[in-house]
Amino acid sequence: MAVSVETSAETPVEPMPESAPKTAPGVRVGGLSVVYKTPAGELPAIAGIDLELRPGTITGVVGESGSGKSTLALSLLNAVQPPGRIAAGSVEIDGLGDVVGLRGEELRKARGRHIGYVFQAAQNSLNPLKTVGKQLLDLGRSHGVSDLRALVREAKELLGRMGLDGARVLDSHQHELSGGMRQRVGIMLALVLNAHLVVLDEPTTALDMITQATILRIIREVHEERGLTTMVITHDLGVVAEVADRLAVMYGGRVVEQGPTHEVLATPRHPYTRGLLGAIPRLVGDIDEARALPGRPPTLGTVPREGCVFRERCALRMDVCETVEPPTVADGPRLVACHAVEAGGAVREESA
Ligand SMILES: Nc1ncnc2c1ncn2[C@@H]1O[C@H](COP(=O)(O)OP(=O)(O)OP(=O)(O)O)[C@@H](O)[C@H]1O
Repeated sequence: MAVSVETSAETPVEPMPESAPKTAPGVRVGGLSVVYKTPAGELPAIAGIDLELRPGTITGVVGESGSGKSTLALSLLNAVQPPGRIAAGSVEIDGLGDVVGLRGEELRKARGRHIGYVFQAAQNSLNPLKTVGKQLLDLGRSHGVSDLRALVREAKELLGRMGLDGARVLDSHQHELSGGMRQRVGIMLALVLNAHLVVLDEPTTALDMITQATILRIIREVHEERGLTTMVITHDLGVVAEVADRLAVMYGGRVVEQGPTHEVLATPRHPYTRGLLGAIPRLVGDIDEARALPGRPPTLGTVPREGCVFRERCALRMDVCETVEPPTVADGPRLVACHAVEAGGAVREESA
Protein backbone atom coordinates (compact mmCIF):
# COMPACT_ATOMS: atom_id res chain seq x y z
CA MET A 1 0.00 0.00 0.00
CA ALA A 2 1.04 3.56 -0.54
CA VAL A 3 1.19 4.81 3.04
CA SER A 4 4.86 5.48 3.60
CA VAL A 5 6.15 4.99 7.08
CA GLU A 6 9.27 6.99 7.85
CA THR A 7 10.16 8.46 11.16
CA SER A 8 11.34 11.91 10.18
CA ALA A 9 14.27 13.50 11.97
CA GLU A 10 12.13 16.35 13.29
CA THR A 11 9.68 13.94 14.87
CA PRO A 12 10.28 13.95 18.60
CA VAL A 13 9.61 10.58 20.14
CA GLU A 14 8.06 11.28 23.52
CA PRO A 15 8.09 8.57 26.11
CA MET A 16 4.77 7.73 27.72
CA PRO A 17 4.43 9.62 31.00
CA GLU A 18 5.21 7.38 33.93
CA SER A 19 1.81 8.07 35.39
CA ALA A 20 -0.02 6.83 32.28
CA PRO A 21 -2.57 4.20 33.18
CA LYS A 22 -1.53 0.88 31.63
CA THR A 23 -4.61 -0.97 32.74
CA ALA A 24 -8.29 -0.11 32.74
CA PRO A 25 -8.64 3.13 34.72
CA GLY A 26 -11.54 3.99 36.97
CA VAL A 27 -13.26 7.32 36.28
CA ARG A 28 -15.14 9.35 38.85
CA VAL A 29 -17.24 12.26 37.66
CA GLY A 30 -18.18 14.40 40.66
CA GLY A 31 -20.64 17.31 40.81
CA LEU A 32 -20.00 18.10 37.15
CA SER A 33 -21.83 21.10 35.70
CA VAL A 34 -21.34 22.50 32.20
CA VAL A 35 -22.94 25.73 31.01
CA TYR A 36 -23.36 27.23 27.54
CA LYS A 37 -23.51 30.95 26.95
CA THR A 38 -26.80 31.93 25.30
CA PRO A 39 -28.55 35.26 24.67
CA ALA A 40 -30.41 34.53 27.92
CA GLY A 41 -27.13 34.13 29.87
CA GLU A 42 -25.17 31.01 30.82
CA LEU A 43 -27.50 28.02 31.04
CA PRO A 44 -26.63 24.55 32.38
CA ALA A 45 -26.52 21.66 29.87
CA ILE A 46 -25.51 19.26 32.62
CA ALA A 47 -25.99 19.99 36.29
CA GLY A 48 -24.25 18.31 39.21
CA ILE A 49 -23.62 14.93 37.59
CA ASP A 50 -22.06 12.16 39.69
CA LEU A 51 -21.09 9.09 37.72
CA GLU A 52 -18.53 6.35 38.14
CA LEU A 53 -17.05 4.36 35.27
CA ARG A 54 -15.71 1.22 36.90
CA PRO A 55 -12.40 -0.17 35.65
CA GLY A 56 -12.89 -2.77 32.91
CA THR A 57 -16.58 -2.09 32.34
CA ILE A 58 -18.59 -0.67 29.45
CA THR A 59 -20.98 2.04 30.63
CA GLY A 60 -23.79 2.99 28.27
CA VAL A 61 -25.19 6.52 28.51
CA VAL A 62 -28.68 6.90 27.03
CA GLY A 63 -31.24 9.66 26.75
CA GLU A 64 -33.13 11.66 24.18
CA SER A 65 -31.57 14.39 22.08
CA GLY A 66 -30.45 17.35 24.19
CA SER A 67 -30.20 15.44 27.48
CA GLY A 68 -26.49 16.32 27.74
CA LYS A 69 -24.82 13.08 26.63
CA SER A 70 -22.30 14.63 24.22
CA THR A 71 -21.52 17.41 26.70
CA LEU A 72 -20.70 14.74 29.30
CA ALA A 73 -18.49 12.88 26.78
CA LEU A 74 -16.60 16.07 25.91
CA SER A 75 -16.10 16.79 29.61
CA LEU A 76 -14.29 13.47 30.07
CA LEU A 77 -11.61 14.86 27.75
CA ASN A 78 -11.88 18.41 29.10
CA ALA A 79 -12.85 19.29 25.52
CA VAL A 80 -15.95 21.45 26.04
CA GLN A 81 -15.50 24.38 23.66
CA PRO A 82 -16.79 27.97 23.95
CA PRO A 83 -19.58 29.05 24.20
CA GLY A 84 -19.52 26.18 26.71
CA ARG A 85 -17.40 25.74 29.83
CA ILE A 86 -17.11 23.37 32.75
CA ALA A 87 -18.56 25.49 35.53
CA ALA A 88 -18.08 23.08 38.44
CA GLY A 89 -17.00 19.58 39.39
CA SER A 90 -14.24 17.14 38.62
CA VAL A 91 -13.41 14.23 36.32
CA GLU A 92 -10.88 12.03 38.15
CA ILE A 93 -9.22 9.46 35.90
CA ASP A 94 -6.86 6.93 37.52
CA GLY A 95 -3.30 7.75 36.52
CA LEU A 96 -4.20 11.15 35.08
CA GLY A 97 -5.83 12.92 38.01
CA ASP A 98 -8.56 15.51 37.57
CA VAL A 99 -8.63 16.22 33.81
CA VAL A 100 -10.65 19.38 34.44
CA GLY A 101 -7.40 20.85 35.75
CA LEU A 102 -5.26 19.74 32.77
CA ARG A 103 -4.16 22.32 30.21
CA GLY A 104 -2.10 22.60 27.04
CA GLU A 105 0.43 19.87 26.29
CA GLU A 106 -0.63 17.68 29.23
CA LEU A 107 -4.17 17.67 27.96
CA ARG A 108 -3.15 17.02 24.35
CA LYS A 109 -1.11 14.00 25.42
CA ALA A 110 -3.94 12.64 27.55
CA ARG A 111 -6.29 12.74 24.58
CA GLY A 112 -5.63 10.00 22.09
CA ARG A 113 -2.91 8.21 24.00
CA HIS A 114 -4.76 7.66 27.26
CA ILE A 115 -8.30 8.55 26.30
CA GLY A 116 -9.41 7.28 22.88
CA TYR A 117 -12.54 8.88 21.53
CA VAL A 118 -14.97 9.03 18.65
CA PHE A 119 -17.08 12.12 18.70
CA GLN A 120 -20.55 12.36 17.30
CA ALA A 121 -20.51 13.04 13.55
CA ALA A 122 -17.16 11.25 13.30
CA GLN A 123 -18.14 10.62 9.69
CA ASN A 124 -17.31 14.26 8.99
CA SER A 125 -14.31 14.81 11.21
CA LEU A 126 -11.56 13.49 8.92
CA ASN A 127 -9.30 15.94 7.11
CA PRO A 128 -10.61 16.01 3.50
CA LEU A 129 -7.16 16.86 2.08
CA LYS A 130 -5.19 13.94 3.53
CA THR A 131 -5.53 10.18 3.13
CA VAL A 132 -6.63 8.22 6.19
CA GLY A 133 -3.15 6.67 6.31
CA LYS A 134 -1.48 10.08 6.39
CA GLN A 135 -3.79 11.14 9.21
CA LEU A 136 -2.97 7.94 11.07
CA LEU A 137 0.75 8.69 10.81
CA ASP A 138 0.18 12.28 11.92
CA LEU A 139 -1.72 10.97 14.92
CA GLY A 140 1.06 8.50 15.76
CA ARG A 141 3.81 11.11 15.41
CA SER A 142 1.96 13.70 17.45
CA HIS A 143 1.73 11.16 20.26
CA GLY A 144 5.35 10.07 20.06
CA VAL A 145 4.73 6.59 18.64
CA SER A 146 8.17 5.26 17.66
CA ASP A 147 7.08 2.18 15.71
CA LEU A 148 4.87 3.62 12.99
CA ARG A 149 4.94 0.37 10.99
CA ALA A 150 3.35 -1.41 13.94
CA LEU A 151 0.79 1.38 14.15
CA VAL A 152 -0.17 0.88 10.49
CA ARG A 153 -0.35 -2.90 10.99
CA GLU A 154 -2.60 -2.37 13.99
CA ALA A 155 -4.84 0.03 12.03
CA LYS A 156 -5.20 -2.47 9.17
CA GLU A 157 -5.98 -5.23 11.60
CA LEU A 158 -8.73 -3.18 13.29
CA LEU A 159 -10.20 -2.10 9.94
CA GLY A 160 -10.09 -5.70 8.71
CA ARG A 161 -11.99 -6.86 11.78
CA MET A 162 -14.64 -4.26 11.02
CA GLY A 163 -15.10 -5.70 7.54
CA LEU A 164 -13.00 -3.19 5.61
CA ASP A 165 -9.98 -3.59 3.34
CA GLY A 166 -7.44 -1.87 5.61
CA ALA A 167 -4.84 -1.08 2.94
CA ARG A 168 -7.44 0.43 0.65
CA VAL A 169 -9.03 2.52 3.38
CA LEU A 170 -5.64 3.89 4.50
CA ASP A 171 -5.00 4.99 0.90
CA SER A 172 -8.39 6.71 0.64
CA HIS A 173 -9.52 10.27 1.18
CA GLN A 174 -12.65 11.02 3.18
CA HIS A 175 -14.80 11.58 0.06
CA GLU A 176 -13.98 8.09 -1.19
CA LEU A 177 -15.54 6.49 1.89
CA SER A 178 -19.22 6.02 2.79
CA GLY A 179 -20.61 7.40 6.07
CA GLY A 180 -20.49 3.93 7.62
CA MET A 181 -16.88 3.42 6.50
CA ARG A 182 -15.86 6.78 7.98
CA GLN A 183 -17.54 5.84 11.22
CA ARG A 184 -15.45 2.66 11.37
CA VAL A 185 -12.31 4.70 10.60
CA GLY A 186 -13.24 6.89 13.59
CA ILE A 187 -13.49 3.82 15.82
CA MET A 188 -10.14 2.56 14.52
CA LEU A 189 -8.51 5.94 15.31
CA ALA A 190 -9.99 5.82 18.83
CA LEU A 191 -8.53 2.37 19.49
CA VAL A 192 -5.28 2.37 17.55
CA LEU A 193 -3.12 4.21 20.10
CA ASN A 194 -4.08 1.62 22.69
CA ALA A 195 -5.70 4.06 25.11
CA HIS A 196 -7.23 2.34 28.11
CA LEU A 197 -10.16 4.71 28.47
CA VAL A 198 -12.34 4.86 25.35
CA VAL A 199 -15.27 7.25 24.84
CA LEU A 200 -17.55 6.47 21.90
CA ASP A 201 -20.28 9.02 21.11
CA GLU A 202 -22.97 7.46 18.88
CA PRO A 203 -20.44 5.06 17.32
CA THR A 204 -22.89 3.21 15.08
CA THR A 205 -25.56 5.70 13.97
CA ALA A 206 -24.59 5.73 10.29
CA LEU A 207 -24.56 1.94 10.03
CA ASP A 208 -27.22 -0.49 8.91
CA MET A 209 -28.48 -2.99 11.52
CA ILE A 210 -26.21 -5.88 10.48
CA THR A 211 -23.04 -3.76 10.34
CA GLN A 212 -24.06 -2.11 13.62
CA ALA A 213 -24.28 -5.52 15.31
CA THR A 214 -20.85 -6.48 13.93
CA ILE A 215 -19.24 -3.24 15.13
CA LEU A 216 -20.78 -3.56 18.59
CA ARG A 217 -19.43 -7.09 18.84
CA ILE A 218 -15.97 -5.86 17.87
CA ILE A 219 -16.10 -2.97 20.36
CA ARG A 220 -16.95 -5.52 23.05
CA GLU A 221 -14.18 -7.90 21.92
CA VAL A 222 -11.49 -5.21 21.79
CA HIS A 223 -12.69 -3.88 25.15
CA GLU A 224 -12.22 -7.33 26.71
CA GLU A 225 -8.97 -8.23 24.94
CA ARG A 226 -7.27 -5.00 25.98
CA GLY A 227 -8.90 -4.57 29.36
CA LEU A 228 -10.43 -1.15 28.72
CA THR A 229 -12.81 1.13 30.51
CA THR A 230 -15.33 2.22 27.90
CA MET A 231 -18.20 4.70 27.71
CA VAL A 232 -20.70 4.37 24.86
CA ILE A 233 -23.12 7.23 24.30
CA THR A 234 -26.29 6.53 22.36
CA HIS A 235 -29.94 7.45 22.06
CA ASP A 236 -30.62 3.82 21.10
CA LEU A 237 -31.46 1.47 23.98
CA GLY A 238 -30.88 -1.49 21.65
CA VAL A 239 -27.23 -0.46 21.32
CA VAL A 240 -26.63 -0.35 25.08
CA ALA A 241 -28.54 -3.55 25.71
CA GLU A 242 -26.13 -5.19 23.27
CA VAL A 243 -22.88 -3.87 24.62
CA ALA A 244 -23.00 -2.20 28.06
CA ASP A 245 -22.42 -3.71 31.51
CA ARG A 246 -23.82 -0.66 33.24
CA LEU A 247 -26.31 1.94 32.14
CA ALA A 248 -26.76 5.62 32.97
CA VAL A 249 -30.01 7.24 31.84
CA MET A 250 -29.84 11.00 31.28
CA TYR A 251 -32.64 13.54 31.17
CA GLY A 252 -32.46 17.33 31.23
CA GLY A 253 -28.75 17.33 32.12
CA ARG A 254 -29.10 14.88 35.02
CA VAL A 255 -28.41 11.18 35.42
CA VAL A 256 -31.85 10.03 36.59
CA GLU A 257 -31.13 6.31 36.91
CA GLN A 258 -28.04 4.12 36.77
CA GLY A 259 -27.16 0.52 37.49
CA PRO A 260 -26.32 -2.83 35.90
CA THR A 261 -27.76 -2.85 32.37
CA HIS A 262 -29.77 -6.06 32.72
CA GLU A 263 -31.38 -4.80 35.95
CA VAL A 264 -32.23 -1.36 34.60
CA LEU A 265 -33.74 -2.85 31.45
CA ALA A 266 -35.60 -5.64 33.27
CA THR A 267 -37.01 -3.51 36.11
CA PRO A 268 -36.68 0.17 35.23
CA ARG A 269 -37.51 2.32 38.26
CA HIS A 270 -37.41 5.92 37.07
CA PRO A 271 -40.58 6.89 35.17
CA TYR A 272 -38.38 8.25 32.37
CA THR A 273 -36.50 4.96 31.96
CA ARG A 274 -39.84 3.19 31.94
CA GLY A 275 -41.13 5.57 29.31
CA LEU A 276 -38.06 5.08 27.11
CA LEU A 277 -38.43 1.31 27.31
CA GLY A 278 -42.17 1.45 26.78
CA ALA A 279 -41.63 3.41 23.57
CA ILE A 280 -39.70 0.56 21.93
CA PRO A 281 -41.83 -1.76 19.81
CA ARG A 282 -41.18 -5.39 20.78
CA LEU A 283 -40.01 -7.78 18.13
CA VAL A 284 -42.65 -10.21 19.26
CA GLY A 285 -46.07 -8.90 20.20
CA ASP A 286 -48.42 -6.12 19.31
CA ILE A 287 -46.75 -3.07 17.84
CA ASP A 288 -49.57 -0.97 19.31
CA GLU A 289 -48.22 -1.79 22.76
CA ALA A 290 -45.31 0.57 22.14
CA ARG A 291 -46.30 3.96 23.56
CA ALA A 292 -44.30 7.04 22.64
CA LEU A 293 -43.40 9.22 25.62
CA PRO A 294 -45.78 12.17 25.61
CA GLY A 295 -44.30 15.65 25.21
CA ARG A 296 -40.81 16.69 24.20
CA PRO A 297 -37.49 16.77 26.04
CA PRO A 298 -36.53 20.19 27.43
CA THR A 299 -34.03 22.53 25.81
CA LEU A 300 -31.44 24.66 27.64
CA GLY A 301 -34.01 27.43 27.99
CA THR A 302 -36.90 25.25 29.13
CA VAL A 303 -35.26 22.94 31.69
CA PRO A 304 -37.02 23.71 34.99
CA ARG A 305 -34.72 25.64 37.36
CA GLU A 306 -36.16 23.95 40.41
CA GLY A 307 -37.93 20.71 41.25
CA CYS A 308 -37.71 17.61 39.07
CA VAL A 309 -36.63 18.20 35.46
CA PHE A 310 -38.88 15.36 34.22
CA ARG A 311 -42.11 16.37 35.96
CA GLU A 312 -43.79 17.94 32.89
CA ARG A 313 -43.89 14.53 31.21
CA CYS A 314 -44.28 12.36 34.27
CA ALA A 315 -47.35 10.26 35.05
CA LEU A 316 -46.30 10.03 38.71
CA ARG A 317 -45.92 13.78 39.32
CA MET A 318 -46.56 14.91 42.88
CA ASP A 319 -46.57 18.33 44.59
CA VAL A 320 -43.03 17.90 45.89
CA CYS A 321 -41.76 17.46 42.30
CA GLU A 322 -42.59 21.12 41.59
CA THR A 323 -40.15 22.51 44.11
CA VAL A 324 -37.62 19.93 45.31
CA GLU A 325 -35.03 18.34 43.03
CA PRO A 326 -35.17 14.60 43.78
CA PRO A 327 -32.03 13.36 45.55
CA THR A 328 -30.22 10.38 44.05
CA VAL A 329 -30.98 7.40 46.24
CA ALA A 330 -29.03 4.14 46.26
CA ASP A 331 -30.85 0.84 46.25
CA GLY A 332 -28.33 -1.97 46.04
CA PRO A 333 -26.36 -1.41 42.84
CA ARG A 334 -29.04 0.94 41.50
CA LEU A 335 -29.18 4.73 41.84
CA VAL A 336 -32.44 6.53 41.12
CA ALA A 337 -33.42 10.20 41.40
CA CYS A 338 -37.20 10.26 41.71
CA HIS A 339 -39.58 11.30 44.51
CA ALA A 340 -42.07 8.62 43.45
CA VAL A 341 -39.57 5.81 43.88
CA GLU A 342 -39.40 4.78 47.51
CA ALA A 343 -36.19 3.50 49.05
CA GLY A 344 -36.30 -0.20 48.28
CA GLY A 345 -37.28 0.44 44.71
CA ALA A 346 -41.07 0.24 44.85
CA VAL A 347 -42.80 2.81 42.69
CA ARG A 348 -45.52 4.55 44.71
CA GLU A 349 -48.44 4.40 42.33
CA GLU A 350 -49.19 4.73 38.66
CA SER A 351 -51.76 7.50 38.49
CA ALA A 352 -52.18 7.83 34.72
N1 LIG B 1 -22.37 24.89 21.45
C1 LIG B 1 -23.54 24.98 22.09
N2 LIG B 1 -24.13 26.18 22.32
C2 LIG B 1 -25.31 26.26 22.98
N3 LIG B 1 -25.99 25.20 23.45
C3 LIG B 1 -25.45 23.98 23.26
C4 LIG B 1 -24.21 23.80 22.57
N4 LIG B 1 -23.93 22.46 22.51
C5 LIG B 1 -24.97 21.85 23.15
N5 LIG B 1 -25.87 22.75 23.59
C6 LIG B 1 -27.12 22.47 24.33
O1 LIG B 1 -26.79 21.70 25.47
C7 LIG B 1 -27.81 20.72 25.71
C8 LIG B 1 -27.15 19.35 25.75
O2 LIG B 1 -26.65 19.06 24.43
P1 LIG B 1 -25.86 17.71 24.11
O3 LIG B 1 -25.42 17.79 22.68
O4 LIG B 1 -24.83 17.48 25.15
O5 LIG B 1 -27.01 16.63 24.27
P2 LIG B 1 -27.12 15.17 23.66
O6 LIG B 1 -27.87 14.37 24.66
O7 LIG B 1 -25.77 14.69 23.27
O8 LIG B 1 -28.01 15.41 22.38
P3 LIG B 1 -27.79 14.86 20.90
O9 LIG B 1 -28.01 13.39 20.98
O10 LIG B 1 -28.83 15.59 20.12
O11 LIG B 1 -26.39 15.27 20.56
C9 LIG B 1 -28.83 20.88 24.59
O12 LIG B 1 -29.90 21.65 25.07
C10 LIG B 1 -28.06 21.61 23.51
O13 LIG B 1 -28.92 22.40 22.72
